[in-house]
Amino acid sequence: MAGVCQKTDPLQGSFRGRPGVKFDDVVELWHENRTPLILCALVLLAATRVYIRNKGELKPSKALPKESQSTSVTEDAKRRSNVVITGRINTTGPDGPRRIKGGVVKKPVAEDKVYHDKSRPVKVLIFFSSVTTKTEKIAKQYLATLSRSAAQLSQDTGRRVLKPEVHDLADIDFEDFFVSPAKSAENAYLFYLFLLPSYNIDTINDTLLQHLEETHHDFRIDTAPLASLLGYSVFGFGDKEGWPDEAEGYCFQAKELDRWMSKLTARKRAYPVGMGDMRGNHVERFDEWALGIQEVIAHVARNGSLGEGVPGSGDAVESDGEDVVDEDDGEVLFEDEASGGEKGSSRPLDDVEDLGRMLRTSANKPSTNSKKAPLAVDFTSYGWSTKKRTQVAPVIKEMVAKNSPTYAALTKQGYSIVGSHSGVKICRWTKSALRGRGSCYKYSLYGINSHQCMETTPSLSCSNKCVFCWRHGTNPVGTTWRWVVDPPEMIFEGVKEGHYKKIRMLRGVPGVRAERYAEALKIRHCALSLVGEPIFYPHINEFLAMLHAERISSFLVCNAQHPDQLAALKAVTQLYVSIDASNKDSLRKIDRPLHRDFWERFQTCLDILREKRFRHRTVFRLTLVKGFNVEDEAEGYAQLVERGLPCFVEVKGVTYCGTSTSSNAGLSMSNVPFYWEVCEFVNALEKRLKDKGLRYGIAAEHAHSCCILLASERFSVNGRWHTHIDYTKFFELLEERGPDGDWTPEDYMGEPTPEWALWGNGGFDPRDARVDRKGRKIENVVVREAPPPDSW
Ligand SMILES: Cc1cc2nc3c(=O)[nH]c(=O)nc-3n(C[C@H](O)[C@H](O)[C@H](O)COP(=O)(O)O)c2cc1C
Ligand code: SF4
Repeated sequence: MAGVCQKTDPLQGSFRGRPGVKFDDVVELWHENRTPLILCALVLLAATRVYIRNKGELKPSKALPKESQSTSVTEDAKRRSNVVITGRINTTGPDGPRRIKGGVVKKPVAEDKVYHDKSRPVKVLIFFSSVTTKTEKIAKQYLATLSRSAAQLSQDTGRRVLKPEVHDLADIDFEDFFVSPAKSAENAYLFYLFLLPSYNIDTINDTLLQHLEETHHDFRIDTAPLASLLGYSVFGFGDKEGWPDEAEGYCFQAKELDRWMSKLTARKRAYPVGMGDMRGNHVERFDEWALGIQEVIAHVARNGSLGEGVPGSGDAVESDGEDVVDEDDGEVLFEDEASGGEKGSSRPLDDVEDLGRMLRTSANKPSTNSKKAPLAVDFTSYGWSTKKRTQVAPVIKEMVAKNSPTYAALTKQGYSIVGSHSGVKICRWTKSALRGRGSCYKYSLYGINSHQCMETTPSLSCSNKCVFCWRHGTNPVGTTWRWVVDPPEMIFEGVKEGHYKKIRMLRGVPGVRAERYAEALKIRHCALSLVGEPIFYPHINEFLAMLHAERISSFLVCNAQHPDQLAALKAVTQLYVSIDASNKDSLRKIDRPLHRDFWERFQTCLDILREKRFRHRTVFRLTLVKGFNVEDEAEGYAQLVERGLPCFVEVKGVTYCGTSTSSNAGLSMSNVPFYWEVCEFVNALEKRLKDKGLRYGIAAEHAHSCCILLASERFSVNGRWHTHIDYTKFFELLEERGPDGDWTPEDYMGEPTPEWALWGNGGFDPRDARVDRKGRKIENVVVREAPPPDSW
């Protein structure tokens, strides 16, 4: 034994082959002389460094490369360096320690920047877990469906889509699939799908989730080692009888899996996580999800990436950041642009027929950089004129030319500009509803699904400059239409396209619900209230007809400054006028109208609304701005209601946007009323209305938006409020009787207003959870009364 030790222990042998010099001698020598030796070595090192520095020859350290080095790398080399060289992990056994082989792993880059080889086929792997075999059966059926469609997909996309594979999570080694993408014999790009039932007991699901978590946190492995997958999506099964909602654990593991996969793939969520109740709607929900998956696979096969909005293939759209400023719809106005000053330079257009000529003219000439004076079209008065027309064909400008600062400002704020004067934008409630975080007040009050609602305007221009406009930047203002007029077909197609494009961009956003996403791909409502004045657009009636032909409801908000257009307006589902003040002075201060006869126009609009009240659902919208239009104005508003007799009065606290427009107008947070202040006002208004013998009552509320609805008792049947709309009936009436047809708002009154939306119950959508900006759940607390003075 001693012999073996001597042979194997280097400390016991001869030193580096020099006979006679023992290792012990060297150690002793070292101990005797180590201090002078170390000092000498240090002096030598310092001297060498000083010498090199003085000669200016200090080379960058190889261990710590300088940043500038990396910038000199060619683009190509950069791309190559970004390829993930993921280490394979082997285990010495099921319980043995993990060992990593392989090189340095770099952060993955977005897929669109990585070369995608279209000659490589695409393959789908379906993973499932199942304890009581239901999911297993579904997975196998789904495999058969996907296998059948693979051939069709290959044919449609011109890309080889291989037969999919299915894997029971209990049978596979996770290392083979989830540390890096699985090996494919055909060298295929892979797409992962998961069908996962949730279990609050220990199952293979827990092992998988733990594995994914460990992989993500393992410092030796890239945090996103599955980034080279084409995409992934999860469908969860649960049981609503035992776990009624997500807060109680419904489908909780599917959501968790979705989160880990998002991290491991660098957010390659190809489709929102779907959820199905095994005792309820699971077939329907699964079919919807599967349909969406089919479309995504086709897209990815064609293009090699997931498409816009999904990280890894386009710009990620995370809506949280936008939520702060992007508040609600409503007629919103911009700071006046230079165009506002272009007055009096040209003749008025005498009749609407001239618009066609304007359009033709503009089509033939470059309009954007024209120096000629624009044509003023007074759309505030209709009718044939006897005035002689000049013969000179004018050059007409575009309202929002592509190269204008207005265009840049609006697109930066998220608007898609359609043609030259229309816009579409996804409102924050649409995003919120897609994520199950609540819908806008129109869901509570009228049954509008926010995720199926398109917010648009055919006229970005307006004739007011309201102080509470929450869109910042510049936009055209004016009392006359003096721009090119785009045809309604073009606007209609353009706004739909812009809306759907933005909806699709939300596909990869965390928390988007599969069923809502699928529903969102069918617009059902249109809020014509984005910015500008929709009835300013000369072809508004044709545009409305197009919406209605596709059974899209119309909520049109106008600013009560265009009586002629209001009178000529055909059927809309709900017609609003903004009532921003109760008297002339207040209106001037708050709306800052451009028309000199603004008060007369305003009053005429109320009279028109009164006439229309048995044809249209008419609404007064009051926006309360503390210090401007609230105090002591209840009586004034009651008089306006008496004049217009609208079906509904919507009262809403202003939302402060902090723009220059608002601060220039002296607006600050202190002008935003508390909900209890809005409640106090509404109570006061209701009382005044009752005192005048007007039969209105407080019907519903959406406390989250500081919004309360007063309704005419025409909409109270047997003591129950019916503020919701029967949209199908509206279209039936319209199709049967035409846009001038004879019917009343009561004819398309919907079911009773749901209990939760009634005044006193808050109006929170019970399907959804309220969350704060970080996604944490928050309680719905409604304060309807002024807090006691000592609580301030
Ligand atoms: C013990 C047990 C625990 C469960 N826990 C949950 C749960 O936490 N959340 C949920 O949504 N469903 C839960 N479920 C319901 C199952 O997810 C559901 O029945 C599923 O369809 C089972 O799929 P399988 O037959 O493929 O195993 C549970 C079911 C059982 C039997
Ligand atoms: S009505 Fe439509 S556009 Fe307006 S806030 Fe609601 S969801 Fe948004």
